[in-house]
Amino acid sequence: MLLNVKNLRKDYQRGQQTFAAVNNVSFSMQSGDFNCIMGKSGSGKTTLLNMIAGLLTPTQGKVTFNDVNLFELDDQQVSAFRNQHIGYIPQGSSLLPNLTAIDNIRLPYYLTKRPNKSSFSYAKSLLEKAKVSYLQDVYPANMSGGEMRRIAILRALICQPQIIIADEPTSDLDEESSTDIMQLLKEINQQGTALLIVTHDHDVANYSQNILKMSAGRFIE
Ligand SMILES: Nc1ncnc2c1ncn2[C@@H]1O[C@H](COP(=O)(O)OP(=O)(O)OP(=O)(O)O)[C@@H](O)[C@H]1O
Repeated sequence: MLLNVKNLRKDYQRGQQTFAAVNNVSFSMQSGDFNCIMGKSGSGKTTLLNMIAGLLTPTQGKVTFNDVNLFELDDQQVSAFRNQHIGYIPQGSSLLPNLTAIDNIRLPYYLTKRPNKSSFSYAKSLLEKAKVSYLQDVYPANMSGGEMRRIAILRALICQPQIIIADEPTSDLDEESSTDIMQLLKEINQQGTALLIVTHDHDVANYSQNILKMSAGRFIE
């Protein structure tokens, strides 16, 4: 099993009350699966995604990738594991403003040691694949919202992860840019990379094989 999420829970404090932002969530994914998570604002989607990506420690439960339990690793090991196996695309703009598109894409490659390999030609081929070679030496300030999202997707791909996890990859984009982004993600999925996407958009969700609906921290039917 590529990803196994078991009885995952995250408690937060609001005033004197403790509440479960994510409450006993379980599901699994195989390589090549494409799942989408939908739900109202505040239903716990980002909290769930951040735990799955190893960015947030759960109050209870387990996340395993290929039988490696993320929360048995120390911080440094989790970062290295995420960098190698998980392509994470956070909400909003996440590019570094002082790096060009190609250097933004290559950045994760340098965060873990990879001797005897060059990322430049692979990053160039990703730009070509996404039909945005013209952005190679452009800084984020001079890109449109849709272009920045495409570069963030390519950055998530540079380490050839088995799964891409994306939090609202099409939010704030017009219909045409959303379609471009989803076409790119669909191609990535067809080449065998699993996708787990949070979205509010039914058109985006329709690209997936399986829609998981979330309400008040739980998956509902
Ligand atoms: N660090 C925190 N401390 C306390 N409460 C939090 C914290 N982070 C999130 N919450 C609360 O947890 C709940 C779930 O938040 P989360 O961001 O996961 O929702 P979401 O479904 O992703 O929402 P949206 O669609 O608006 O992004 C919300 O009620 C939120 O206020």
